[in-house]
Amino acid sequence: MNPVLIAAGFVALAIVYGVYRRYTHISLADVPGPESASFITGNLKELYQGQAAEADFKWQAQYGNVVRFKGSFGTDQLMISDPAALQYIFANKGYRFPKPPERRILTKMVNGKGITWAEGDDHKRHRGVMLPGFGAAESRAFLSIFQNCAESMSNEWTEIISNSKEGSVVFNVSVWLSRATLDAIGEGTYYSGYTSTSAFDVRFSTTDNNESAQALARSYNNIMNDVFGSPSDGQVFSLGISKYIPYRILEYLTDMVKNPRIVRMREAGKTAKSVARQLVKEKAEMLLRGDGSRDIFSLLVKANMDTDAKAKLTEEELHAQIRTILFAGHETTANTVSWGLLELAKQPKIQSRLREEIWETEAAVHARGDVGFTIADFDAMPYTTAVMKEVLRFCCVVYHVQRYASKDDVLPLSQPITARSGNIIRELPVPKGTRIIASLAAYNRDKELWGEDAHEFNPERWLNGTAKEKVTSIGVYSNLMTFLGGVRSCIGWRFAVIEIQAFLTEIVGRFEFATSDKTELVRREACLVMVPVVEGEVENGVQLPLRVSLAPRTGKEC
Ligand code: HEM
Repeated sequence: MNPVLIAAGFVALAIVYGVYRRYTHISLADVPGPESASFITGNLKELYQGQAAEADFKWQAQYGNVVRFKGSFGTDQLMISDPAALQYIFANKGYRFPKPPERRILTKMVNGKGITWAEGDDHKRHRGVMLPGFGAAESRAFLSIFQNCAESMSNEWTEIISNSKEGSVVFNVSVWLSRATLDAIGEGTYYSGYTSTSAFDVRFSTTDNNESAQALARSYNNIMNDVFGSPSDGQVFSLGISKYIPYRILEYLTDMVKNPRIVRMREAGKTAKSVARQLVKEKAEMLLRGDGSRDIFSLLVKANMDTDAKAKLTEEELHAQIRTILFAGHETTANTVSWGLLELAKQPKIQSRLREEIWETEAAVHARGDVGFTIADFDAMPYTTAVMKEVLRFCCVVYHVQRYASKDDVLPLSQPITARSGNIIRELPVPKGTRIIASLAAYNRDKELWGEDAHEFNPERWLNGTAKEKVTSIGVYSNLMTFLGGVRSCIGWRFAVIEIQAFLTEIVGRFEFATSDKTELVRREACLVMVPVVEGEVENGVQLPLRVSLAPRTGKEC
């Protein structure tokens, strides 16, 4: 065929396609949102340099549950907290909204190519092997481990407080809780060497020392703040442009660059890998000896052994799952309990009422001859449950989850939006490639769902019917989005709920928490996970200084 004709054909096709795109391209320009602060970084500085979810709450109040904001170089992005849109993105069409490549790279660096990295059918396979370890029965079986870890920490506190002149001590409670929850995961593995004991010079655990496990504990210490805390303008710029870089090049860059934050993350990943290798080897040997155990990692290794060849995880994937559990399983829970204690310190009446219920139940537990609370006891403690739910709602430590539209799509909305043009938008067309930030924190503060005082810490909402626990059913727990929902919801949520209950009942039962002179300066640092730091002392890392004293017993309680 004549080459001129072929070229003319291509040109004609290109013109037709151009016209087609011109008239069919979906634009987000009409969706309300803040003015861009700069062409180069759009609204990203406000988003990443403010406190965790600060921009979210401001934008939600101004524009509602769907907000268009500018990413780098004038691109439109969405921040969403609308329940119907979230349901669609995470549950109905979960795999159509994958994680952006630049997020997957971060995940890969810390956790390897495991469940948090995988997408689509591959993700289903990972999740299928992991789920058996995280069922209701399996999670309940960990209660006594959590109680032991909480008790060990409390014993240390009691000793330190008893030896203090003032009868109270300002503890950096976040660091203590981070160690204790890492120990809870470590002990939960029944791994002979896994302990953070000497790494932090705190005798929480009775297990033997293990060099690589201690290196991991050191490596995880303050990691989120070191890597993601207080990003400079340059770092915000890099975050913004990373979405233009193809996955393979990003992967190469993150393997090679000498940027201290990336190196920090890479090193933590390496250390975790060596612990994971050791764990898998140990668990596999135990199982082959017929010496099985009910801990999460044994369940995982066993489930993988029993899985048919096509679905089986590779050795590398198995290591990655273990790294994920070690990482995802302690920082989130420790920070949730820490933020909860801060709210209780600020509101002594709520704290006292909670303690009263803990003591009453404890008395009943002792009267029937038991030592510790059971799950049934927790279920029968309405105020404690209300406080825990309020902590999970108000202190949403994973405040953002990021996704992108893999094709042109249309998002359903719970409430229509009034566009900038004045048009009413009842469902929102989104173009392929749109970056979406699901604001879990803003969803958890939606006044329609949680009441007019949604920005206040008030457990009462769970008792008087204000909290709409059953109106929508996106979140896996009490309609909250704290653990996400849908195909990628947190698989450790039951584990976390029981752990939080165990820690709250133990430490609020034994201690009184009060604010310290630095409490006013505590900042909700946005490091992917919301961590506490003290304004003016950010370089000291994670800090939540609370004054702790022994809770005065009247003698009538037990
Ligand atoms: C208060 C504590 C916790 C909170 C707030 C929390 C929150 C979350 C959230 C929001 C996600 C979704 C992230 C995304 O898709 O981008 C997630 C996923 C995950 N979480 Fe948790 N989590 C907590 C505790 C735990 C624990 C204790 C474990 C394990 C022992 C765990 C293991 C996981 C895993 C493996 C995933 C990935 C699930 C998937 O991609 O299919 N989490 N978590």
